[in-house]
Amino acid sequence: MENLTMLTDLYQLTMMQGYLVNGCRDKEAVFDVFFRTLPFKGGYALVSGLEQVVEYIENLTFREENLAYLRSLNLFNEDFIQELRNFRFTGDIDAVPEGTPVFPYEPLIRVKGRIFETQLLETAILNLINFETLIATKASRVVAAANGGPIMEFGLRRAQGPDAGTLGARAAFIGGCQSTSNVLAGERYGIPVSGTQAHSWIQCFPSELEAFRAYARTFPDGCLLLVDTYSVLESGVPNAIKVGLELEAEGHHFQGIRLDSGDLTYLSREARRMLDEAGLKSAIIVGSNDLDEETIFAIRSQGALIDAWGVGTHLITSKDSPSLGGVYKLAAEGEKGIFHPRLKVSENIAKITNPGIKKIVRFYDRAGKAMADVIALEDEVFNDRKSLTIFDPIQTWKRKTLTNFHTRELLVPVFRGGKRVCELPKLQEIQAYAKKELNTLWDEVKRLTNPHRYIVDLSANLFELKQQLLLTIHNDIKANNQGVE
Ligand SMILES: Nc1ncnc2c1ncn2[C@@H]1O[C@H](COP(=O)(O)OP(=O)(O)OP(=O)(O)O)[C@@H](O)[C@H]1O
Ligand SMILES: O=P(O)(O)OC[C@H]1O[C@H](OP(=O)(O)OP(=O)(O)O)[C@H](O)[C@@H]1O
Ligand SMILES: O=C(O)c1cccnc1
Repeated sequence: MENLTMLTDLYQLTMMQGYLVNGCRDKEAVFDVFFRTLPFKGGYALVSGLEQVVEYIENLTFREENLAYLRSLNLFNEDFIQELRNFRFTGDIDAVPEGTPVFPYEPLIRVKGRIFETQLLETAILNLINFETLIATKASRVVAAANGGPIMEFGLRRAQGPDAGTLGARAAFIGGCQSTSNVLAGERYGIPVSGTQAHSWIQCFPSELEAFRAYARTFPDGCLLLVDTYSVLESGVPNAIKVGLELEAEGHHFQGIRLDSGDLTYLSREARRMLDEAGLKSAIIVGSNDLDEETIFAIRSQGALIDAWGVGTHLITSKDSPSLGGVYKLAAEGEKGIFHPRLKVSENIAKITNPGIKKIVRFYDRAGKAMADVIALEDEVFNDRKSLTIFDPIQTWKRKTLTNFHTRELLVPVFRGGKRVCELPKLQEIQAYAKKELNTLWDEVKRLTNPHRYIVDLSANLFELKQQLLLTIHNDIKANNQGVE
């Protein structure tokens, strides 16, 4: 991966110089990465992007040309430039593994270390995690709408730039897509690549039949013919059948056809009938054209006979929910390993942060279904045999008693003292893990529209700590304002 050290907001660097000038360079801080709202009005999000975060951190180093540029801004002093020259990340990071379903307010990544280092990381971590998590989540919805797929990801041409097309293909694969048309993503991440033809191929030959034959001659065993250039039912499918039968007569397997316009339900049913009647029962029908989870769901429920889907624009651009609002918030600060919880107050109750060094505990029932998550303080222990009453942190009268559960902590160590302490799983493993993890969620939580809200509560200790801090801040403000009109 290229060196992304300079991929940051200017204010991270000005604050870093500020920490240096004010003698608090070595103050320690804990930051949480979390989001407040689920995208797509959905019931979950699927974490993606951790591998890129790890690579970013492992490559963090300011080069001389970077330092020269920063010096040219006339903002930074030489002491600061010298600090940057020696800059390395030396802290600890815990993170939720890629492919895990997650929910609002859960710390997906926890960064602990010198404020001088941890401050810099905010922008790049959010940039990587917000985008990939969004696309992995979108892809998992598209895959679910197609009842498991297969989905060919076709989005590169419409992605918001090369990085989005390529990292998006990776995230889409984690979300369950079967392949990508993006060759760079295939080479870089080992994603299977697949494709058919463009209309230009058909248009380049004197006739559709000649175009199909030429393609079949070139790729006799990988021949998915695009049948909608002139007339799907009057020329595309009949010509594809001719070529399909010729291929089969020569001992090849005719793969099938792609429909890219019109009423995909009607056309797929008619095309299926024609293919079957011609004896090409194993030929598949691929549907494409501006698809997303809603259109796929609708087309399937109308009785379409489509075996695979090509999905581009809506998936790679996350068209109906174009950003995930992940944030990076300070949860504790301290010195020499002794930390004090901190929170950020807001008029908006949803924006008050959760203080302290926290973890996420997922509670499963005997059948392995996830029942609820509790955000707890790092040192809290939940005894698997006892029952536990949890409550909604805002509507505290909403309570639920969990019994017969087993638990799992979602955050795992990734860096200790700046050194990576975990293996990075292969992309195929992440995809398989994501599928398994999604199976632990109830269908009601995964429903595409109006899903059931998955319970994420605060532990009693964390809730208590938050109330105490809010009260202390409130009292301090009152005391400071006494006598002020
Ligand atoms: N049976 C169906 N039910 C619901 N939506 C469908 C159905 N068939 C196709 N669609 C969707 O309807 C939209 C049709 O769009 P549009 O009318 O722009 O395409 P088209 O004219 O058929 O093809 P193009 O403009 O690409 O040549 C697409 O988003 C497609 O996925
Ligand atoms: O519709 P998407 O989900 O983005 O899938 C990718 C689209 O890209 C190609 O179209 P092309 O770029 O040739 O444009 P057109 O079919 O819209 O004319 C292909 O034929 C699909 O229709
Ligand atoms: O291979 C295809 O059919 C393809 C690739 C990219 C975009 N649309 C279609």
